[in-house]
Amino acid sequence: MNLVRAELYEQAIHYEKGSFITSTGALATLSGAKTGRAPRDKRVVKDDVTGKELWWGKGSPNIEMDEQTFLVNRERAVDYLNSLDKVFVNDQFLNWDPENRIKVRIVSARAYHSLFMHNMCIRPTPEELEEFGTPDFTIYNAGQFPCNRYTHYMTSSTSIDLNLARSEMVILGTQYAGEMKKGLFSVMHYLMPKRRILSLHSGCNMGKDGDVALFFGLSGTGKTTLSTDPNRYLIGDDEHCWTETGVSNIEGGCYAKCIDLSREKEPDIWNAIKFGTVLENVVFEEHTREVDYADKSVTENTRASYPIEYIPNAKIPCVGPHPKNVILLACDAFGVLPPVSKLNLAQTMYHFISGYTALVAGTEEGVKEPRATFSACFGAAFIMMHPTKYAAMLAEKMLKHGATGWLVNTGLVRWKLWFRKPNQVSIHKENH
Ligand SMILES: Nc1ncnc2c1ncn2[C@@H]1O[C@H](COP(=O)(O)OP(=O)(O)O)[C@@H](O)[C@H]1O
Ligand SMILES: C=C(OP(=O)(O)O)C(=O)O
Repeated sequence: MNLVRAELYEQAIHYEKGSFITSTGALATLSGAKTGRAPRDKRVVKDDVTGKELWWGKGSPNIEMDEQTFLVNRERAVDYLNSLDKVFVNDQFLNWDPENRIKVRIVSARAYHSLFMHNMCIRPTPEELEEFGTPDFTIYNAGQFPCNRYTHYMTSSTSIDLNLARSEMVILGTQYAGEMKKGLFSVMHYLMPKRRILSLHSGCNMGKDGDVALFFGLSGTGKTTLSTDPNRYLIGDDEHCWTETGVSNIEGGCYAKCIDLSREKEPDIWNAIKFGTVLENVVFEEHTREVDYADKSVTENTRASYPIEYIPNAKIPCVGPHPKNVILLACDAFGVLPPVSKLNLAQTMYHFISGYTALVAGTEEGVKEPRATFSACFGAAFIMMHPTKYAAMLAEKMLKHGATGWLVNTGLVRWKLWFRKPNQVSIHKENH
């Protein structure tokens, strides 16, 4: 339970094929067949309460399952975990706002998953661990074991099942670690708005004068890169809450895309890849153990997960005052949007709700090339309620605190690269 990094390294290297220490001390791991999220395999239990509270039907990310099927998958996962010689248990926290902290327990079969969540969630002190008690939410990650695809509601051997009434999530048939962190984010997208707190799929940083900026963006479109700015304090790279008093990071770590990572362009992320960092699905030279960040042979979605304090100018505790700027990162693969636009509130809401951007290759299963998409709230895969619920709260907060909206096109730089290849020009035509 809550093993330290060194022990998790030893367990991973000893028992998990494809685990190695890189030249800078990071733990390189392989996530197996799945190297990105599988949104079509995510299920949410629809019951009397969630049937009314959540967004269902066309456009919604919530695909229903019933309680009985959840229990079938849960039993399968728990039986699998019980059949192993050992499992890993992490008891940790979500949310740096002490009044809205959530206790989570992650039960998993792989040291890689335990180290990943150790990095991504907030790490308790020994005293906090002593007094941890019953968790508010539990994940049973049996990702190496498939679900039975002939079970009702299943369409493949992968299933990520969320049961809000039981406060539990079950993972079968995928070892991609991002499912755990994004699964918990979906939970926060449910729990926080019920407390009138706005949950945000955004990075967040703060200038020397205390000016806070939010960076909304779909997965892989620049939240981590742009919030990790050497000239500003990093509050968090991906998931935040906006309350009556200001912003708080939900997580205790960052999850950076590292395809084509370079020391020159992203020095802080480069330097964070050291002992304790999980490097997923990267390729390295066998003898020097130097990572080749340009190598996409396992996936384009190579990732680094590190504790937030590995970034030198992280602001700890990860909280800040009300945001002054709300930046919507649209990764426009097709050259439609200008580089930077200042938005009024109505325009901000329009872009927030329609969420025009691109699904970046590799972040979701089956996405091999950048694909134009409309992703409500710049994270449609993770919202639980109708987008207008989040949008109305955002509008209210921006108005109250005088925040300015911006639309920044992070696809522009890549767009030039993408369009060099003739086969990708045809995607452009298909999508128009
Ligand atoms: N204009 C740009 N802005 C931000 N990132 C860019 C840009 N052009 C290329 N990139 C690359 O895009 C990726 C963005 O990934 P990341 O910041 O981890 O996304 P997110 O945190 O939103 O999931 C990185 O690999 C970064 O180097
Ligand atoms: C980890 C993911 O997203 P992000 O890059 O936004 O953290 C993901 O979508 O699997």
